[in-house]
Amino acid sequence: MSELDQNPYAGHTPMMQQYLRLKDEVGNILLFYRMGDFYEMFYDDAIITARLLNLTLTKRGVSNGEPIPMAGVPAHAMEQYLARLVALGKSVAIGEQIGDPATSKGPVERKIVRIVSPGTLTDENLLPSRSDRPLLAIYKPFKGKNPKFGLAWLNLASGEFKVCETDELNLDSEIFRIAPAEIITADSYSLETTSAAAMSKTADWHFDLKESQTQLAQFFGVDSLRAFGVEDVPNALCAAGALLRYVERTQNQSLSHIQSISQDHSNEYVILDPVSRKNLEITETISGDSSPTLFSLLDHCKTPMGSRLLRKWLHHPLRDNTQVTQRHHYVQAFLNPAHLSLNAKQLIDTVLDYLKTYPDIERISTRIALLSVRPRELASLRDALQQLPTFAQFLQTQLMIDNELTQPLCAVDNIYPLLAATLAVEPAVMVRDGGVIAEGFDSELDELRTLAADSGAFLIELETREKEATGIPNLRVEYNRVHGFYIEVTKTHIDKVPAHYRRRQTLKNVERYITPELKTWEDKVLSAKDRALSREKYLFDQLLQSLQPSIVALQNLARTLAQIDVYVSLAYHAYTNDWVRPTLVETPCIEITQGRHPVVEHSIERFTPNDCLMNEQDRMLLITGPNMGGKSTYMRQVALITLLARMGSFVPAQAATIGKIDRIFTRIGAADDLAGGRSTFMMEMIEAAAILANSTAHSLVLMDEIGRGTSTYDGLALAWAIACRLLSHNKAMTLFATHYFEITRLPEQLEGVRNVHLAATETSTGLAFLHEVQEGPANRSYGIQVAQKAGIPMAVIRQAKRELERLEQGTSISPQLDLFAQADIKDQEQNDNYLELQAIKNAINTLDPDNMSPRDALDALYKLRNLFGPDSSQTS
Ligand SMILES: Nc1ncnc2c1ncn2[C@@H]1O[C@H](COP(=O)(O)OP(=O)(O)OP(=O)(O)O)[C@@H](O)[C@H]1O
Repeated sequence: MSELDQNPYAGHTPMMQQYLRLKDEVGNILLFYRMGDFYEMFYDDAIITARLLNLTLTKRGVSNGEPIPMAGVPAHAMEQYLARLVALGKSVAIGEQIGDPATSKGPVERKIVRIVSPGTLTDENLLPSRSDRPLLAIYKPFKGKNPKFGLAWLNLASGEFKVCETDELNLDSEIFRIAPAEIITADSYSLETTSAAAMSKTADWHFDLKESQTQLAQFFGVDSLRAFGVEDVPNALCAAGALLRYVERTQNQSLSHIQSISQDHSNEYVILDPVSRKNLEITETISGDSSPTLFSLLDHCKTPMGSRLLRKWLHHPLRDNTQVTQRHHYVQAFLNPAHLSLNAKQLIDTVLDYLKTYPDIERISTRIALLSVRPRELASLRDALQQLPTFAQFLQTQLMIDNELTQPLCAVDNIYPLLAATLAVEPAVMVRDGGVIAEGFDSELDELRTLAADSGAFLIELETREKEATGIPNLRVEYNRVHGFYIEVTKTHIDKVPAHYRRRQTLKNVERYITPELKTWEDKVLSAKDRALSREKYLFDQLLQSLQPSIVALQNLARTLAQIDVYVSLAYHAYTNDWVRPTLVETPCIEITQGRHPVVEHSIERFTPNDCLMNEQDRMLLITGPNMGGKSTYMRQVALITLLARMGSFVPAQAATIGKIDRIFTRIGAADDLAGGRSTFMMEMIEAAAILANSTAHSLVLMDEIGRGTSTYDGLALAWAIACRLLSHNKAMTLFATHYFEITRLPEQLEGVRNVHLAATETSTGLAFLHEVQEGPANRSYGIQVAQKAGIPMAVIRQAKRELERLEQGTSISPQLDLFAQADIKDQEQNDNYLELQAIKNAINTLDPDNMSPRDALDALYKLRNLFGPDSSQTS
């Protein structure tokens, strides 16, 4: 066997061999390889990271005659580089030095201590505070009895672990609902999704059901998973097993804050497909900004956990009335104080003031479980817990609600005394800096600290003594971290320095010395300091251990505070913007009196409120009106009010009754999917097909100008047929905006559909939009007037008006010369054929064969041939 067969890295330096071995271990994940004060990257990793982080690309040594590319980041600033890489969707493995350089032969031993990936972040500095970054695993089943996709997702920063199963049709909707930062799939499966999450791969066998069940049971320390209620979703368990394996492999740390796994029943939620989530601008505007959105509008939360919960609720409106009613009830409680001593505003302000003082207890409890919490975070937890009983008492007396909401606030009263006794009032940021444990907590630590602190008095005494002995008036005894204790003498007095002074350091104007007496003192003090630090570290670790049994109580506390934060935030918004509590009913219905668009009402001076009435009888509103008349705003506002009501919020209206809703579909101005190779029209039809396939009597459907992407006749025909289907088959509650006036005739033929229009009038100064929804169809489209307002040149407007008049009088316009000309010519031909047929019929009907001579009959036949025969165009 050749040397190469035995050692694939032969030919490289021992250090590069070690590097390559670690690199093989982590595969295509970037490797940060610790070398002294730097993390270095080599080969392609160096080239990629240098490009992404704008680092200098250098070279180190050679491999196969080629220089090895290298790039590095300083170890102390590593977090910020990691954060940037992870934000770009990259995963990074940290190869740490674990051996002792002093005793190592060859390169110091190094090990992968952790892999940081977009979905497995827990560090405070790497995580966005107001949004979650879940990790999702997706299992695609092979053919079998259960063709459903298995999904499992974990929010490592909070410990929430969920599973569900879904069919292929709804897979992308589910991915967007979960909004993962990273998705794991099996090597052999290539997932098709429009999600921007980072993609990671893992071995196929990690998704094996038996392996997964064992893995999960072992992790939770149970014999069977029955207690978690997840046994009937085997495909989801396959995903959960693979996910857990991935997390355990990459994290290398305790995961004790993951306490359970539960099933997320997607039919609990109002389903929103990815397009609708985008169209409704829930947490992101269509152009990708974070504001103005429904979330940015409503987020008055004072804690990051509150903001995260609000974001989640907005993306998970509920179908069940009982749960939503409960949420409305809690929001209402903040608007109706139990006592007259406080009005609603004062109650809300007081609660917001309390909440302001709470840190991110959810993430702090996770970091306690991961043993990575910092002393300052524990101090902020302690301070928050100190005033928790007062807060709980305040809520219990001021809110007219049962104690169920506030109960978890009282379940953590054993933690405060522990933290108060152990932690210093203002501890250092890091344990290694010392000053973390309170005085009086541990006598051994106190003794060591006294010894170290006494040095102050000793040094003053020594300084005075040495000044006298040497006659040097400006002699100073000092200390610094690098050089320890020293006696400093300016160069002007060097000749007076006694012989037993040993030189320690020379600076420009001073010399620094040490004496045997000072050295002995230094050894004693420094060792006391070192021992005090290690004692502090030990005591801090002990504290973390004592907190472990309280993790669940802390998680419940965090959840409760987050809920209170969301309720009071919603109450605040309702109070300041005059929103009302919606009434919920079981039947399909959306009845809104004087509704407003929650976001637009803030961006314009005077918003015109509008009603909307849809129920089992009145299922469809055909909306017509000029461009810019307010059709889209009206439709979106109905959808947003419905969504707000179903997520537990009050709504911008005078009154609203909202029934059970299973889905909200919005087909509003689809964009091209150029990457997916689909045109606007194709996208429009794909979305319409999904609506026709999935909407029910409990669905809200928004259809904005369906059919406009193709020729007039095709578009009109499709729009007409789609509207009919929605009315009579799906029976969905539909807002159908259209510019095809022909469709306004639909109510003459079918029941359950009404015409409304957005009113506009022509004034002496031009067109004025009233933004008012009125009964009946619009009588004009005002397209030319809108174009004029937009600044189209007057000459063009005049020509357009002439063409319009000609069209309205039935005179044919010059042939269309656009892309759709072909389609329209075809339509024209069909129309011509129809007219010709009618003319033939009429001509034949005028003949009376019983009273015709053979000669007359022959003449008539020739006439018909001349008129309609194959070469009639030439002969007639
Ligand atoms: N109810 C309202 N009250 C006041 N202003 C409104 C109202 N509704 C809409 N507007 C204003 O009118 C503008 C146009 O509204 P919108 O985009 O909804 O019109 P549209 O009829 O859908 O137009 P198009 O058919 O061209 O898409 C909005 O930007 C908004 O400023």
